[in-house]
Amino acid sequence: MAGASGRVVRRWYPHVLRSFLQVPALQLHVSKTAMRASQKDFESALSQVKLLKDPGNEVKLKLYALYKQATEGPCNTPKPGVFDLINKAKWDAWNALGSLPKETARQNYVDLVSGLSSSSDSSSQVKPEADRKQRGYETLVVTSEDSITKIMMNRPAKKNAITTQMYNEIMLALKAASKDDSAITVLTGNGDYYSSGNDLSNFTDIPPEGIEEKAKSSAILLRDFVDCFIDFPKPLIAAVNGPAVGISVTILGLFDTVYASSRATFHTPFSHLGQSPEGCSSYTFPKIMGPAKAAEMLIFGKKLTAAEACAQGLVSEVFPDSTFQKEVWTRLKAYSKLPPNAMRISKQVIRNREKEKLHAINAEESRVLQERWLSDECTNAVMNFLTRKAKL
Ligand SMILES: CCCCC/C=C/CC(=O)SCCNC(=O)CCNC(=O)[C@H](O)C(C)(C)COP(=O)(O)OP(=O)(O)OC[C@H]1O[C@@H](n2cnc3c(N)ncnc32)[C@H](O)[C@@H]1OP(=O)(O)O
Repeated sequence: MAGASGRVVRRWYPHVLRSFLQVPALQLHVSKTAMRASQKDFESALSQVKLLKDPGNEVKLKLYALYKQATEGPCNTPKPGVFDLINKAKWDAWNALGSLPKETARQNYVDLVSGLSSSSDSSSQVKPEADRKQRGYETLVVTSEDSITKIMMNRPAKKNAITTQMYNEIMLALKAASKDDSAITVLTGNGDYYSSGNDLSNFTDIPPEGIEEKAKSSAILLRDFVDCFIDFPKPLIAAVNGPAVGISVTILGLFDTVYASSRATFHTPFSHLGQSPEGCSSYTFPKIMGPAKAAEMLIFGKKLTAAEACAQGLVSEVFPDSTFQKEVWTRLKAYSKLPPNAMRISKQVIRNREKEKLHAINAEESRVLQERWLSDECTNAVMNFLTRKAKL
């Protein structure tokens, strides 16, 4: 126990001290402006600091040290014991200021508070939509705010059916989100649907090389798409705002958390379409809900309500449709403040055990589908959907 506490102190403290000494405003020399902060400026900074958002422990330590130096001069109290972590960190921060003159400490305190005030003003300001929205996507709206990257499928008139372009853009957005400074990533849909799954008109775009080539390139795209979800390194949350069909349902088994509106439904009509399961659902669904329930969905196309999907473990929690957005985003904002590295590592520990298996399953499902897409059953089902309005 004692050894463990000692290790924490040794590993944590040098980091605080290093960053403390690296802040230009705190370097141990008298700057040109150092003598200028009056007692009035200092008092005003002391009042201002109470209005700031919590600046975090490192900055609080810097403020504490400068305050003590400015008001009492060099550190003059006995060093706290090694296990008195908080008082020792405070003492160390103050002691590190050495013989820095009181006036310089006062100036540095004023400078630090003034810097914090301006950055807190700009971060609390509501940024215009155009600034938050990432450019370059035609089928998605991607925004990053409050440590959350939100990827919203944006073809509401087509029930967010996933075109080839949308598959590619989702992969791009996930790759960018895996490297950005957000803590969590959320996939959701714009409009009344979450997504109606694969855009069935994807199958009509046949290249000159023929239908076999189309099936082959589609299988490669499907495999790459699902791989991105298997490998995504941060917590990935689905906010299922409405009905979900096909591949938008199957990949939910690869998310870390799934929130659903009470209006959402979950439907995988693969047999009706002459197709077979993808998104690793042939493995994740039986594991999540048991083989009998999974077969009803994946073989017989049984549609689940949000409450049923929650009872079967596919959905983490259902929210009333009228408060869905408010409740989900409040929850997600709270989660996004958790330590990001700890969340990422917890996800790795959970996912790594199965990663290889999931990739193998994805490859196999894509291979089987490549064949299904060439079958009469599939061709007829897709043609029926695409010509249904012409028949009315
Ligand atoms: C690279 C390839 C990878 C392949 C991976 C394989 C994935 C498998 C799957 O995802 S299978 C699931 C496929 N999806 C479906 O079968 C759903 C088909 N759509 C519907 O059944 C209905 O449209 C509905 C139930 C989703 C909604 O019905 P509703 O009557 O409310 O609305 P409309 O039908 O009028 O739809 C509005 C317009 O949107 C078009 N649309 C909707 N979904 C799709 C779709 N999946 N593909 C193509 N187009 C879709 C619909 O045609 C309407 O368009 P219009 O206004 O121009 O007529």
